[in-house]
Amino acid sequence: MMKSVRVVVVGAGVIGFSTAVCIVEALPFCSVTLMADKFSPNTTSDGAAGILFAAQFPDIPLQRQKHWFKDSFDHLLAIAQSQCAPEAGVMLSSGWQIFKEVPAVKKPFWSEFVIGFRLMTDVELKRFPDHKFGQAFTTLKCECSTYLPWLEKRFRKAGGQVEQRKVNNLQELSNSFDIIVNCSGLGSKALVGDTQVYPVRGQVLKVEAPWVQHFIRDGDGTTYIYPGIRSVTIGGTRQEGDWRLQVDDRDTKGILERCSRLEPSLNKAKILSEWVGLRPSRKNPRVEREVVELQGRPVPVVHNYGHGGWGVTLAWGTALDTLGLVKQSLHEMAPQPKL
Ligand SMILES: Cc1cc2nc3c(=O)[nH]c(=O)nc-3n(C[C@H](O)[C@H](O)[C@H](O)COP(=O)(O)OP(=O)(O)OC[C@H]3O[C@@H](n4cnc5c(N)ncnc54)[C@H](O)[C@@H]3O)c2cc1C
Ligand SMILES: O=C([O-])CC(=O)C(=O)O
Repeated sequence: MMKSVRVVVVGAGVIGFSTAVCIVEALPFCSVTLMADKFSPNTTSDGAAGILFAAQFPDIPLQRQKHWFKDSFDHLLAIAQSQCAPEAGVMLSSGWQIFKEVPAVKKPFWSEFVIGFRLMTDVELKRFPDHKFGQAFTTLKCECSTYLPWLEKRFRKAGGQVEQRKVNNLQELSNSFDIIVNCSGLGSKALVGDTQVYPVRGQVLKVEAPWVQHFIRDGDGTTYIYPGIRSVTIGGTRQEGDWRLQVDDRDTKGILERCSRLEPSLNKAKILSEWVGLRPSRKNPRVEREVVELQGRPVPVVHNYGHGGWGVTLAWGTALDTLGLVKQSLHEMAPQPKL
């Protein structure tokens, strides 16, 4: 069959690949190209802890955020429970989120989608003497350095094409493509001139501690311990507006101190690696469609970026929304019957 509509997805992080897979699998009459300057293992997504839970964005309807979370959770849960789990890098993960003060919202909006959400008992909290309140639940961990190559294989198998290239502006794409999908994360600052997107620097370490089997996260977001398939990710930092990609030894020291306070046995763990990533942050993620005049012709541009610290969590859900926006564009491009 002739592939008549040419779609380009810019970005090879978890948002770009999730979106590209959703489009290529749902719209076989489109030719889909994924284009990016950096691929796994060199994207921000590659170093993310990849745990699924989220903060609430201020201006996106709660119902939409619930959909994003649930669609992503159900998609990754099906993978975690299938034979593909090890090659996709997705696993179930149980543990605790603990708080020094009782939070205003005791049950976050996603509590109905994770497995077995409950408040911790006093006996469980005894282990964390600085903390007064906690939530226990089972969620998922999606390790992007494994998941991205797996998604790329799935994308190519469905007929998708991949090109390594830096896109300097959208005009460059308008002769070769009919629809542009922008999943360029922090790159959107330069690519589409979005002044609302900014970096929040995060440093994490990977340590060898196979005896640590449960995640522990301080609800203030400063400190976390996430056991993974081959190592435990411990963190973190949240430095707004900080573009430094180098490892900072003071951050390493702080992470080790804070994490060892929550899990003293980590003092004995061997450090395997240190990593810094810049979260593509925005007050609200931008998942929307516009029509832009490029080289004298209107071109549909669908945006999906700005997920901050929750891109792995929301990737599949926002990718499905983006697919819906691409379908709307196709509908508008179709020749209208003459009356
Ligand atoms: C320390 C840390 C821990 C984290 N932990 C978690 C977690 O536990 N759970 C969670 O949900 N999230 C977590 N995150 C957040 C998560 O990493 C991000 O939300 C997610 O990776 C964003 O994905 P992305 O695809 O938008 O961006 P990226 O992974 O940065 O990908 C952007 C892509 O766009 C391409 N690109 C950009 N500009 C251009 C251009 N002009 N031309 C061509 N290509 C371009 C890049 O090359 C790249 O391929 C964490 C982040 C950090 C830093
Ligand atoms: O906050 C967390 O638990 C992990 C995360 O998403 C991040 O560091 O961005």
